[in-house]
Parts: sequence; C-alpha cells; structure tokens
Amino acid sequence: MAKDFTVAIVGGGMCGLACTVGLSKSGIHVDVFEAGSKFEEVGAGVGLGPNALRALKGLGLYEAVLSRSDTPSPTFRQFLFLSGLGEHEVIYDYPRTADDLGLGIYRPVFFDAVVGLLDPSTVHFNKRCVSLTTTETTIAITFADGTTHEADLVIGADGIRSVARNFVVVDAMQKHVTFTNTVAYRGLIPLEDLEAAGLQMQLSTRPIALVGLNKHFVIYPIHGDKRINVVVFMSKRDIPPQPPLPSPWVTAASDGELQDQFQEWGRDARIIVDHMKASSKWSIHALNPPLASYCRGRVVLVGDAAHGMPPHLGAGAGQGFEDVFVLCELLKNDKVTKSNLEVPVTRVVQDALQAYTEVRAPRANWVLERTIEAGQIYESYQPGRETQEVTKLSNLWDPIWHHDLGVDVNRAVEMVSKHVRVS
Ligand SMILES: Cc1cc2nc3c(=O)[nH]c(=O)nc-3n(C[C@H](O)[C@H](O)[C@H](O)COP(=O)(O)OP(=O)(O)OC[C@H]3O[C@@H](n4cnc5c(N)ncnc54)[C@H](O)[C@@H]3O)c2cc1C
Repeated sequence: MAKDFTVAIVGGGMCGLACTVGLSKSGIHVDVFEAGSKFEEVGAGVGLGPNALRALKGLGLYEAVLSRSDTPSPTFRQFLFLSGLGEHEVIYDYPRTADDLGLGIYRPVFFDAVVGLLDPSTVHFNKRCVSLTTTETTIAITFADGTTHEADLVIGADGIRSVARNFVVVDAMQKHVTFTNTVAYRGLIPLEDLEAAGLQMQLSTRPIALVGLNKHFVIYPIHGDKRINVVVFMSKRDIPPQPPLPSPWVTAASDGELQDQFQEWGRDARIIVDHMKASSKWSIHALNPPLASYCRGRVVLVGDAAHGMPPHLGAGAGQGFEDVFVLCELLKNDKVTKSNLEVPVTRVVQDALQAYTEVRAPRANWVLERTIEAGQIYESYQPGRETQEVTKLSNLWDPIWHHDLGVDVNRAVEMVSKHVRVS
C-alpha cells in the first residue's frame, strides 16, 4: 500500500542509495538529492560482513549486489594478521566459522547494482544541500543553486561532512568531528605485476592485514581476482585526536612518499608499496565523541553522517546499511502514516525517529569506538612482545557480525506502537 508522506534524502552515496531503494520498495515517495553531477564511488574495494549482507537482504538489494560480485556466493572474510616486518610470520589467524561469510566488492560495481534498482525520476543531481529549516508543515531543504524542496521527513545521508547534521546537532563539525591522526593510501595493483616482482604471500578472497608499529596495510584481491585492493595506514599515535583538517581530505599521493616509510618492512610489504602508483591519500576523520542522538524533529541521520568511523574493522558501510534497514522497517510500518504525521510534528514521527535513534545509536557508536581501538591494536604490534594484543580482536568482530537486527526492528516498532494515536 502506498504511503501518504514524502521523504527527501540528502546524499546519494552507498547509504543514501540503499535507503532510496528500500523506501521505494515500501511504497514511500522518496527523492534523493546528490551534490555531484552523477553517482560516483571511489575506485576501490569495500568489505561487507555478514551483518551488512543481512541488512542488504532486508532491503531487497542482496541479490543484485551478489549477482555482480566476484564470487557466486559469500566467502570467509575474517582477517589473517601477519607481521609487516621480517618474514611476515602469522600473528593471528582468525578462527574459521561457517557464519563469517561476507563479500569484498569493487565499489563502482556495488553502485551499478543499486542504481539498476532505482527509479531515475527519484534522483536529482547537482543539488548540494546548504541548510534545512522547519516550515509550518514540512522540512525545507535549501540547495546551493538557490532552489528549495519540501518533504515530510528528511534523511541526512551526506557523509562525514554532513550538512544535515547541523540541523540535528548545532556546531557538530567542531564538537564531534576529529582528525584521527591516521592517513590512508588507497590503490589497486594488478596481481600479475606483484607476481612478476616475486610476491611470495598467498592471496585469497580473505583480507590480509600486515601490522607494525604505527602502520598497517589491508590487502585483498578484487575484480575477478585480477587486482589487489590495498589500503596502507600510517598514524601518529602519541598525540590526541585533532580538530578537523582543512579541505581537501582526499588528495593524490605523490610518488615515493609512501615507499620511503617502509624501508624497514619485510620483502612482500615493500613489493606492495613499490607498486602503489597513482594512489589517493585520505585523512581519516571520525565522529569522536559520537553523537548522542541521530535525529531532531523530522530530520534523521544515517551512515557516516550519523557515525563516521575509521575503517579498521571494515564496518562503516555495514553500520550504515543497518541504519537504513531499521529506518525503512519503521517507516513502512502501518502505524506510520500521514494522518499520524500532522503538524506540529506529531508524536508518531518523532517517536519513529526517536525509536530509530534509541536502537541504532548505542550499537553504531559502540562499533565506532571499537574501530578506533582496533587501529590502536594493529599499530602497537612490535615483534618480540610477549602478549600480542591482536588476539583481543575476536572480542571486537563477533558482536558486529553476529548481531540480530530483527530484535532491533521489533524493539523499535514496539516503541512506536506504544504512542500511536488511535484515530
Ligand atoms: C579507506 C577506507 C576504507 C573503507 N573500507 C570499508 C569497508 O571495507 N567496509 C565498510 O563497511 N566500510 C568501509 N569504509 C567506510 C565506508 O566507505 C563508509 O562508511 C561509507 O562510504 C559511508 O557511506 P555514506 O553513504 O554514509 O556516505 P558517503 O559515501 O560519504 O556518501 C555521501 C554522499 O553525499 C553526497 N553529499 C555530501 N554532502 C552533500 C550535500 N551537502 N548535499 C547533497 N549531497 C551531499 C556526497 O557527494 C556523497 O555522494 C571505508 C572507508 C575508508 C575511508
């Protein structure tokens, strides 16, 4: 049954698009406003754990994504941790379980799969949101081109530099966004080039993390196993998190700047960094301290806008898909209708968004904090230390991957039901 309220989504990244498809499938009128002139994803890989895949299933996106991925079914995705130095000995081999299956996918391929499910009339490009304001009956979005759009609800999916977040939390950029003192270099290397250079490490679809003091890499094959997705992290760990850096946060890396930093590392590590050509350099920011709430009035945040986190547990997009799944389940619930969305903002919509934030914020913020901890664990590794903290990682991943989203949805729906006005 078609719903009688309208939703506008600010930002057409992975989470904004997943949300657009999820809401459209539920008969909700949705428009997505993207600042760019087309949908664009960075040419790199993304790892999706079992929780992310369950959320995508719930949103009706899983089959399309799987059909374009490199493998016909999910594969074991737990990290193998190797020392970055010396002979790259095994530090921690995550135990294999039948449940730990995920996907590594080339981001543009993921995008193609999702865009293929969109109704093109819902998509509006060159629409950079500059502010949100409450009108008597709606939320109005003002764009940089001077135009406006009104909707009953606005979902901010505009990433870590979110403008929608300014409506939810005043001065959020200064109070919450910090530079983590980590930079990440991202590149894709043809496998044949590494083999020709004598790489000895055995690669599989499973990610390998090479760890060392204040540095680590994550590598896995992608795109028909022909290219290796590499992310090299370097951190300053003796200073506290800093205020957000000036723009741009992503730049082109200059030749040689990475190679000079890995002279002491093992042979395979040096082969990999030597082949990192035309890589991009990302200043990793995080919402730390995390936001206490992901909503205010009729505006709600999902994905990095709500909980931008470092990528050390490969969990950011997965948490965003969980947000989107819970939010879509709530908004498609029969109790949430326009008659219950009257002006001034009625309890039911506030309750729906409040229920969303009460269920999602504790979990996603917990994951955010664990990603910071994981980076510290990887980059404190030094050979010869008696206790390898890396073994603590099993306590970090399991609750992320094996969480029951159905319980969250039921809890949130129950919270809304308690307050629904009977007409
Ligand atoms: C090096 C690295 C590796 C990562 N690896 C993983 C991984 O393996 N697994 C994982 O789950 N996550 C990973 N992540 C995190 C993941 O990339 C993010 O969590 C995810 O991309 C967030 O999606 P999003 O849609 O919320 O935001 P974004 O991807 O940032 O999309 C935001 C969109 O909004 C648009 N926009 C911005 N401002 C405005 C505005 N004012 N008006 C309109 N539109 C606007 C942007 O153009 C963009 O299209 C990684 C991140 C990094 C940096």
